[in-house]
Amino acid sequence: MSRKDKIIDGKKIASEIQEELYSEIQVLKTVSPKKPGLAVILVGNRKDSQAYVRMKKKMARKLGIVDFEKNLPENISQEELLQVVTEYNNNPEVNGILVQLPLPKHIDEETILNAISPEKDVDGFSPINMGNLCMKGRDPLFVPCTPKGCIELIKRSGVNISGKKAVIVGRSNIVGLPISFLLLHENATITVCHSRTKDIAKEVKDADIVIAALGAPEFVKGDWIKKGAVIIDVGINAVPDKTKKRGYRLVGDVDFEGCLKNASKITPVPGGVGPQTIIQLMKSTVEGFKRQNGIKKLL
Ligand SMILES: Nc1nc(=O)c2c([nH]1)NC[C@@H]1CN(c3ccc(C(=O)N[C@@H](CCC(=O)O)C(=O)O)cc3)C=[N+]21
Repeated sequence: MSRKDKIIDGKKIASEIQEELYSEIQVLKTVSPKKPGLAVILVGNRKDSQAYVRMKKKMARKLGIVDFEKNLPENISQEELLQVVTEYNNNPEVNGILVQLPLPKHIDEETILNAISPEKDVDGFSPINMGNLCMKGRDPLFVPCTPKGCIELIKRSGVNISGKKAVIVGRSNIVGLPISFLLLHENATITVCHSRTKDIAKEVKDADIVIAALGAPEFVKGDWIKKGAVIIDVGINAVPDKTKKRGYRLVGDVDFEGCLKNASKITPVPGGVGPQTIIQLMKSTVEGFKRQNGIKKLL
């Protein structure tokens, strides 16, 4: 198989989904005078968080989703932040609420995520949605965007998940854990590796599907990859590079060139999973809009 056939074009898949969503929004305009609304809450001045929020805003605008943005100072109190969440919970023009993570250390993340109304929790991080995601046969109102995007990339690349052995490296609440459950519900056999796993290489060597989501640059090595395996790289790590304008380049959690050799499919970084995170958020916002306005499936 040629190099090009192996590389999953995440940008292209995201723009296909964008087209589909755009058409759906046009149809929605014919049945409702209201527009879907997304509120993004950003606390502090982290450059990366600001960049992500900018991308979300830009995509919302392109699709005709109204964006409500709150930029709050680093030193805001937990009470004040809760107040902002409550305001959006009660605002009928807001169909989705996203609190950009990570939050400053003096704020308890769990308390904040708990305060978001599950009906508007487009990230799917509130305990009710997480709980329903983990249990069999229960449909959560929202599924976390990045894990949802990974499943979409796998399916749209023509890969069958049922019966496959999936090895997930990383067990974070925002990626590793939810994606493990999504793959399980798709009838994969899952193995979740983490910092206490005895021999991660050995586990990965058995995998038909590898999900790398641990946050360590080029951690997964080429000689761990079984012939024909499908690799989804969720990592985004900045490594210093003087030849680049920004002074760094982005690499994933996978040694891309090394792993490409045995893989049948692999996502690049950038241009793989990243764009899914944004587009799935838009999709979830529109789902919330429909549910909150009693609009049934139209397409
Ligand atoms: N509550 C919450 N929800 C999130 O969804 C959330 C968050 N907090 N905190 C931070 C992470 C990270 N994240 C990304 C979004 C877009 C790209 C993306 O579009 N990346 C492009 C471009 C990367 C670039 O060139 O800078 C790519 O990989 O091709 C990546 C990562 C959302 N996050």
